[in-house]
Amino acid sequence: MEPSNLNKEQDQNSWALNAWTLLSKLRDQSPLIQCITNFVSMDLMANTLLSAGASPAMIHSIEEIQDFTPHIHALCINVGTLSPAWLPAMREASLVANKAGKPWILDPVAAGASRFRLKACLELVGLKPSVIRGNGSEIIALSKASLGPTKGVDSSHESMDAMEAAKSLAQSSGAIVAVSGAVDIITDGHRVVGVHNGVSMMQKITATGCAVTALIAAFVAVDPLHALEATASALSIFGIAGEMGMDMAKGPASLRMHLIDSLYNLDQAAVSSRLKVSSL
Ligand SMILES: Nc1ncnc2c1ncn2[C@@H]1O[C@H](COP(=O)(O)OP(=O)(O)O)[C@@H](O)[C@H]1O
Ligand SMILES: Cc1ncsc1CCOP(=O)(O)O
Ligand SMILES: [Mg+2]
Repeated sequence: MEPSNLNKEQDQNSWALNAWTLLSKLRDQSPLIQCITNFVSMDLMANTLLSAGASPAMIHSIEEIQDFTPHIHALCINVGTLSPAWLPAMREASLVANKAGKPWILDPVAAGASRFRLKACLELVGLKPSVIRGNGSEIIALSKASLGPTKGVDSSHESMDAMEAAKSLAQSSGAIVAVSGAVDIITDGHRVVGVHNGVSMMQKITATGCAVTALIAAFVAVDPLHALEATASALSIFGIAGEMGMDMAKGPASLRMHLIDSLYNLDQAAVSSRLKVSSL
């Protein structure tokens, strides 16, 4: 084997071992993940976290944050069905999480769709999330701080179109930035990693993006000091569950069910043989 191919294979093996180790830790530790999320995603997000081994809590009332948030292991904030009444709770939860040293992850759903949403997302970015995960259009809108072409919550860009935007957002915010798509891109502003797992049918199930953001929160909860690796691992594990689910599915509804079952049943052999991560 060529030395460069040998290096690639060794890299692949070490990514697979790391992803498996983190999933095993997650299953052992069952981190408590607070989710302040949109109404559409609550069910799939909670079930994704449970099938991975984490413990979800959809607690979003501002009155509960001071008592509850200090006890979580990570927080996921998602602006999918944002209204002015929810924003103070998002702010408060991120501040309490930061104060308690708990990582929090932002999903800037449809960031470029309205001035209200964009302003809210930019304010949340300023409150120092550990990771920001969006689709191509969302990351471009956030990076340029401008409204952009987006089909509402769906992307009108390929993830690769958002590579420079992702790097620049990571540098300006200090967060790890992940762009989902056919290739998931993960960057700290300098290093860029690509995850090549998943199936396109995942886009036909609402809230798969939201669900993988919550899964990233769970992975970062068990390895907060390596947020880039934890984020890439979560995206590859979710993608592998999608691939395995697709082998049994007849369409989006059965893929949703089989994806959750595959995530629950995932073993080391499947992770080792299917995981595809590369440096970009
Ligand atoms: N064309 C594709 N091929 C493989 N996986 C995909 C594709 N598009 C999206 N995914 C996967 O589907 C999940 C949701 O991503 P995406 O649809 O980009 O998010 P959002 O729902 O926020 O727009 C991610 O895990 C991503 O990797
Ligand atoms: C359809 C819809 N409308 C507002 S939030 C939402 C769910 C978006 O989920 P995702 O970003 O994972 O596609
Ligand atoms: Mg989304």
